[in-house]
Amino acid sequence: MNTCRGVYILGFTLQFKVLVSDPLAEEGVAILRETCDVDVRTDLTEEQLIEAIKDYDAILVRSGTQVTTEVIEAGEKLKFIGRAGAGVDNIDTEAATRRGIPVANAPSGNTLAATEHTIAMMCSLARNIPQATASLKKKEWKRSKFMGVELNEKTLGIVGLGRIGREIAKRAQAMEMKIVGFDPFVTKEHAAQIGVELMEVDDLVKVADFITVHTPLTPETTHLINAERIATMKDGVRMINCARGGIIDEQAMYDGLVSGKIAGAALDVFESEPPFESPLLALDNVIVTPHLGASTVEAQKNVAVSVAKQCLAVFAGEPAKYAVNVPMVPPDRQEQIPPFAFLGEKMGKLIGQLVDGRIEAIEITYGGELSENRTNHFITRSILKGLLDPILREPVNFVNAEYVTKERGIRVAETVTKADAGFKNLITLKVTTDQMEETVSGTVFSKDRIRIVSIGGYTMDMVPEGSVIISRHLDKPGVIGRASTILGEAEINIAGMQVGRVKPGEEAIMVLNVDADVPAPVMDEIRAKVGIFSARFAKL
Ligand SMILES: NC(=O)c1ccc[n+]([C@@H]2O[C@H](COP(=O)([O-])OP(=O)(O)OC[C@H]3O[C@@H](n4cnc5c(N)ncnc54)[C@H](O)[C@@H]3O)[C@@H](O)[C@H]2O)c1
Ligand SMILES: O=C(O)[C@H](O)COP(=O)(O)O
Repeated sequence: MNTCRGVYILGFTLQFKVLVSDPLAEEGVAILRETCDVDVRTDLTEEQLIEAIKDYDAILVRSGTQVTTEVIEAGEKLKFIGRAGAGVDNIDTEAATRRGIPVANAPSGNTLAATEHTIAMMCSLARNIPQATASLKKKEWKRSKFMGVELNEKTLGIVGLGRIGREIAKRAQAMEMKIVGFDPFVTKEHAAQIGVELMEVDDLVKVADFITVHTPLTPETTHLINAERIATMKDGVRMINCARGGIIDEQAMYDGLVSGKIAGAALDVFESEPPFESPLLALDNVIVTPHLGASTVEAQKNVAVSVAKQCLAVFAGEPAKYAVNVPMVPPDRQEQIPPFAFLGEKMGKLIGQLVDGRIEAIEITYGGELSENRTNHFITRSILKGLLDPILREPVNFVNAEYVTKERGIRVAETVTKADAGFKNLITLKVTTDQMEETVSGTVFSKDRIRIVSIGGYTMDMVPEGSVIISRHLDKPGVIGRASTILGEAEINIAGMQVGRVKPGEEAIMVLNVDADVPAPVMDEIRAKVGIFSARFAKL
C-alpha cells in the first residue's frame, strides 16, 4: 500500500482507496498512486473479494476478476469500476447501474494488439507453425506432415466489423485475401469503403475459407456460429476466435474438427477459462493461446493508463470518458451539453421543491433549436437526477437516474417542438403528482447566462442558483411588503425579487432570492398573511 496526497475536490482533500485485482501495467498503477491508496491484490478468491471490496472506492480489473452482483452490492463505497481492456462481460454492469456506479473500459487501447494476434493466429493456422515447432523440438523432421495452405486469394469472413474487425480487414487485404463481413450495425456502403462485401451471416459461412469472429459476447452472439451454420460451411474451413469464448459453439466446433469438416481452429478465448477440461486441447488441428490477444507491452500500458485516468476523473466528479453504462457525450457536443445539463438539473431540483405528493409523470419538451438536438437524453438524465436525488433515500446520479425512475413506475415522456416562445432554445418540464401539476421552463442564452424563464406559466428571468422563496399571491398593494417585513424581522436579507402576473389584480407569482435559509416558522408566517396563497422555500 502507498500513502498519498488525496484528491482535491471543492476545497477538501479526499483520500480514495483503489483495489487493482488483476495484473495492471505499472504506468497505470503509478498514476493512481500519485493521489490514492492503491492495493494490488491479484490473488483474491470471489469470497475474499466480496469481503475486501467494502473498503474501496474503486476496483480496476482485466478479464480475470468476476465483478458480480454480490461484489458490487458489497462495495458500499464503490464509485468506479474500471476495465483495463475492451470486454466488460466479466462485470455485472446492470448491478452497477442500479447502484449508480459508472463502469468504464479502455476500448481502443488493445485493438491493434488483438488485431495482430488474430493475424498471427490465422497465419499459424494456415501453416501449422505451433504443431511444427513442437514436432521439431521433439527432434522430428516431418516436412510433409505440415503441408499448409496460402492465404492469398482465399476468402476471409469477418463476423463483427468493429474496431478489431476493421483493422483485420485492412491487413488481410494487404495479403490479397477477399473479405466478406457480417455486422448488423454496419451499412453496405461503409463496409464497401473498407473493402468488405457485407452479407448475412448465413451467406458468409457458406463462402468463407477462413472465419474469424470479433463481436462482444451477448445473448445475440452466443453460439452465433453453431452446428447448423457449420454444416453449411465449405469443407476444410478454418476458424479463429480471438474475441470471446461462446461466440462459436465449442461442442459443435469440436464435432466439426473431429469429422474433418473444419480443417483447423485457432483459439485465444474459451467458453470457460482456463479451459483445462476442454476436449479441444487434445486435438492436433487446434492451436491455442491463453487469452493473449491484449498481451503486448504497448496495449497494457494504453489500457492501464486509460482506466487510471478515468478513475481519477470520476473521483474528481467528472465523467469517465469511456463509461459503458452512461451515454457517451459525442466529441462535437462536449462544449454544448454542460450548460443545458446544469439548467436541467436545476429545473429538476426546483420543481421537486414546488410539488407535493407522489410523482406520477414527468414530461419534458425540448423547444426551438433543441428540437433538432440528438443529445437531449443527457439533459433528461440531469433533470431526473435534480428532481429525484433530493427526494429519494438512495442516491440518484447520472448513471442510475433512468433506472430509478423506471423502477418507481414514474412515466417519463420526452417531446420536441419547433415552438420556442421567443427563445433560441427552451426546456419545459411538467411534473404531475397524485395531488397536483407544476411546470417550469428554462433557457440557455449563453454558457454564463442560464435562466428559469417561467414557473407555472408566469414569465420571469431567474438565475437558477442559491436560496429562493416562491409564492403565489393576490396582485394587490401591500402583499409583497408584508412578506418582506417578515423576512426583515427574521434578519433574512432579500438579494433580489421578481414578480410575474397574467392580469392586474389577479393571482401573481413572486420569487425572492434570499441570502440565508428561511426557517419553517418564518415560512409559516409568510403563508399566513392575507393575500398570500402559497409560499415555498427552495434551495438550488
Ligand atoms: N482476445 C483478447 O485478448 C481480446 C482483446 C481485445 C478485444 N477482445 C474482444 O474482441 C471483441 C471485439 O472487440 P472490438 O474492440 O472490435 O469491439 P467493437 O465494439 O469495436 O466491435 C464489435 C462489433 O461487433 C458488432 N456486433 C455486435 N453484435 C453483433 C451481432 N449480433 N452480430 C454481428 N456483429 C455484431 C458491433 O456492431 C461492432 O461493430 C470483443 O468481444 C472484445 O472483448 C478480445
Ligand atoms: O476484452 C479484452 O480487452 C480482452 O479480452 C483482454 O483481456 P485481458 O485484459 O484480460 O487480457
